[in-house]
Amino acid sequence: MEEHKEFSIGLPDSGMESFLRDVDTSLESTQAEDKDKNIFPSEALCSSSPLAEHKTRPVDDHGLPVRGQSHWGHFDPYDDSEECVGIVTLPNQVKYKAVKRGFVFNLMVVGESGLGKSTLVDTLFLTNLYMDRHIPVASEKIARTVSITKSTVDIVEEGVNLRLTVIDTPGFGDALDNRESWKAALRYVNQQMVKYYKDEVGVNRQNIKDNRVHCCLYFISPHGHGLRPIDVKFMKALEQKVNIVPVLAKADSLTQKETRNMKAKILSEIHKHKIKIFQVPECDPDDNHLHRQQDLELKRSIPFAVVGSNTVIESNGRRVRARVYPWGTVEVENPAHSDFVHLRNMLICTHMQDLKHTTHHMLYENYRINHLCENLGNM
Ligand SMILES: Nc1nc2c(ncn2[C@@H]2O[C@H](COP(=O)(O)OP(=O)(O)OP(=O)(O)O)[C@@H](O)[C@H]2O)c(=O)[nH]1
Repeated sequence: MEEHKEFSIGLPDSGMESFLRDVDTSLESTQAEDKDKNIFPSEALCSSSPLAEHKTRPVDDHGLPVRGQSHWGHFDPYDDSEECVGIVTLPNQVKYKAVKRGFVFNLMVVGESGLGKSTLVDTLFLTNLYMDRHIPVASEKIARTVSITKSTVDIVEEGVNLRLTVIDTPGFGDALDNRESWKAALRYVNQQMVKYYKDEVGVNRQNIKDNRVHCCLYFISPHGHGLRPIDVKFMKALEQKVNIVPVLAKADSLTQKETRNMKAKILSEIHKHKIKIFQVPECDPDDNHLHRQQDLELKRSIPFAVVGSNTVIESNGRRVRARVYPWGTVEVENPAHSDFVHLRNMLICTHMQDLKHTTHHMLYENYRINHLCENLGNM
């Protein structure tokens, strides 16, 4: 089942802009693409070119041109008084191309029914992706097999466009016998690698659509004692194929001490079973203290103990997402209440490009090499 919604919303603080810090888009490949469409960089910029602006630029009281904001950051290539080559504009050129092209992110969510997957996705991206879903009754669940559903939404924030596809696995862990539950997800992830490979070796390599799964949020029940056999089985089966990010679901149903213990237990079992989860890359040694501190906090939060909610309440004059109980209020974005903010920062603001980079340069590369070796063996 595939669904595509298009709506633009403003995400006031999900920090889409900070993609651009880690933009991993090769300028050359984009230029080749534009050439195909008969658009060259200078033409692409023509309507708003600094050169065009220079020619018709209004003058000030002294007859000197009034200088507006340059496209190329603080360096203006058309300013004769600047004494540099202009290398400083390179990041801006990459940024311009990347923004023009838009971004794609494919997120898979896996976990048994009712663990808050849809609520968390809607909370993360401020969308309503699951409006029309069918909630099965208990008798339907018992007989259910795992299926794959795909929903796509275009999110626009300050001119930056993200095409988000959420791949859900309804039925996972719901049946009486769940030993094969992981197979549908593995099959889907593999199919996307195969498709990308075929497109890449095909004649027309322009505009290859990237449907590969860039991240899999794996939801762990807060009601168990660490990982269950189905959790271990799933993560072991997919660890070489996709970036797995484990999350402890519905963390508000545990006390702070229980959450700490549960997270420690999950981590120790992940180590015991040698499960490979997504590794947040190390900071650069010359990164500032604040950045290193944030990075450390993010790493310490794994597995993320999350709370999701679509209810917005007023708290100390601010509008916040929260779950309201007779005994108090759990604020989703309050780091003292849950790791939601760390998860969102990692997924969107700081490491989305790393997730995509690992998918392409490690997981897909492994698939490609294995595929080539198998074919060599058959020759
Ligand atoms: N206590 C608590 N309840 C939550 C949380 N997130 C979601 N819920 C509630 O749990 C119920 C199920 O949430 P969903 O988001 O539909 O769960 P799901 O995993 O998508 O369920 P399926 O679509 O059946 O796979 C709803 O009543 C939510 O309001 C949470 O963080 N804490």
